[in-house]
Amino acid sequence: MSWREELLLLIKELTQLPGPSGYEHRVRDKVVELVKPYADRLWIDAWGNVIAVKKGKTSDRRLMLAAHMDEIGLFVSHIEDDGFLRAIPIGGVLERTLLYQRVIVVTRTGRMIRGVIGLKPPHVIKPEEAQKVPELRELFIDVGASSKEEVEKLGVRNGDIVVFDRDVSELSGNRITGKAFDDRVGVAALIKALEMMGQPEVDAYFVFTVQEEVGLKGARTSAYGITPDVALAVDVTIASDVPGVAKSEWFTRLGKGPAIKIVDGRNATGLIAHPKVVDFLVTLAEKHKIPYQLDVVPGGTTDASIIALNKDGVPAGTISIPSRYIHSPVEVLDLEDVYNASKLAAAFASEATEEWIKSLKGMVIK
Ligand SMILES: CC(C)C[C@H](N)C(=O)Nc1ccc([N+](=O)[O-])cc1
Repeated sequence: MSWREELLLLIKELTQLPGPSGYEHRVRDKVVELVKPYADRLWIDAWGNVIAVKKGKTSDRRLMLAAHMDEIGLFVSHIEDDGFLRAIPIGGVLERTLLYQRVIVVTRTGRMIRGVIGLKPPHVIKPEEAQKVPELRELFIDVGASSKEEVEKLGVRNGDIVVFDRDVSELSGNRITGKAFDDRVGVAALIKALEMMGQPEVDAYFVFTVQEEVGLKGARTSAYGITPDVALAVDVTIASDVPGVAKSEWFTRLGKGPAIKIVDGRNATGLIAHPKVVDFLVTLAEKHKIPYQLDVVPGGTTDASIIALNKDGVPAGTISIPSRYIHSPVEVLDLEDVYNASKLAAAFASEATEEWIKSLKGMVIK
């Protein structure tokens, strides 16, 4: 199989698994199965993060590479007498992406119930109201049932999770569209990096984190446990190369290579990537002839920003995969960017030496 076929298959496999924050277990099982042959040590911590270690030539320093397994979604919060479900968000759900979508409700026993997100008909609302994006509290999930009893017979109860019902489709060239690319494509890139790399210089901890979408939580606890000396997150970033956006605001573009993060978050409140980590990634990309772009984005952040704050501080950076329409059921990206992100992550994990990592540390003055 070509790299493209293999990667597409992996992304299809990973994105079809429902796994909103806190309920990543289906993704976790798949990740464990896939990384087991390549890891020297492998465990799942109390929070559900998967940690796969590739032993280095020396074990004096630790690298951490993180990609999150969770996706955004909904929790069923109420079942109406007439069988409609109400829901609350898991993570940054954009209300404008929800209306008229097909969804899957996953019951506690694992039964998958199909539904659609509805709203009262436009004919019974005022014209001004029809212009507005409906709030989640106005929307409901229609699973085709006519009563609360019928819904309960399907096994649905409050607290069940809901995700978009969406396959991966191929678009023109290397472009694909689907749901949960944020961040199953980061997970796919790290799995591929593990497959392609040899023995690293220092111990490399590949961490598949939980609950990123609700506050970077799995990255926080796993970094505390690992105490990395340097860290990298692999996540999506905003590709805004679409009509209506000024070119000065095209933060990244599809097909121009993975993006090496300089800064993210509103007013740089997310991550200011460590300049030496940025320089190292740029050097590696140039050495291995991997196309790259620089990521300077005024919003969003990744696991790297919380890992950077672990204990007395960790030099951190991010390899970003440009993606359009993030947090929607029709995210779009370029497969070649994902493949090149895995090559860059593999180069980082194998070539970071003990000396280079030591050079990132502070110094004793007296
Ligand atoms: C475009 C972003 C970098 C994508 C990222 N996966 C994301 O959604 N990050 C994010 C960061 C922080 C929170 N939070 O604090 O709730 C949610 C999502």
